[in-house]
Amino acid sequence: MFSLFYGLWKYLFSKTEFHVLILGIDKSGKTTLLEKLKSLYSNLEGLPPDRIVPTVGLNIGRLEAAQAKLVFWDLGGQIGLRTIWEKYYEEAHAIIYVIDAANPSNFESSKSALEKILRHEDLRGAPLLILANKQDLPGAISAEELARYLDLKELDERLYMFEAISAYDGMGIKNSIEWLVEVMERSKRTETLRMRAGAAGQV
Ligand SMILES: Nc1nc2c(ncn2[C@@H]2O[C@H](COP(=O)(O)OP(=O)(O)OP(=O)(O)O)[C@@H](O)[C@H]2O)c(=O)[nH]1
Ligand SMILES: [Mg+2]
Repeated sequence: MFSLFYGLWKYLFSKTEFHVLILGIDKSGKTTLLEKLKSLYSNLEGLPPDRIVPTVGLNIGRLEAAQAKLVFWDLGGQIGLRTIWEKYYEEAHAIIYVIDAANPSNFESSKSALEKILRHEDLRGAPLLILANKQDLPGAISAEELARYLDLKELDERLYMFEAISAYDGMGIKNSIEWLVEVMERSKRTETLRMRAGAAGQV
């Protein structure tokens, strides 16, 4: 009996740990963003950009931000590595999709990789934060221009936001994370994942 009440108590009052998947094609700036998040939200000094190499495996960042526990999963974006992305979909509370806003020659492949993500059943209802990264570079397009360019059709029922950021100087990042935490806290998907974890005794 006690364990039943304890399980219920934990289910109701424990802080959810949100899993946030950082996706985007190679060189869009995912790992640089993750390292910037570490310096913004912890007392860890994130790796400086010149020490960051293309990702082949998985980088993990555990942080507390906007009064929430967040686990970021940063995966490699090279074309041959994108098949790994979907292994993480089921457990993700939300997606951050990073685009190099200063490199128009990559927009088309960024768009098609994102459309594929949006069509995937395992990500149904996952909130989506689309970041127009590298705003510190001249010629970077704004979040509004990027939204117009991408012209996404599959966003109907999804909570989403476009934001202009720079993973170098930190512009726009805190704003984006605050929005993400707020929508994850009220998304139906979070409720579904929480119930599933509760049923498996992992709350
Ligand atoms: N100017 C500028 N360069 C950036 C920014 N973010 C990342 N970069 C640069 O873009 C390049 C790619 O950055 P990464 O963080 O390795 O990109 P990634 O998306 O993790 O790449 P993969 O791991 O291969 O998928 C590096 O040279 C970074 O220094 C930014 O905000 N501004
Ligand atoms: Mg990387």
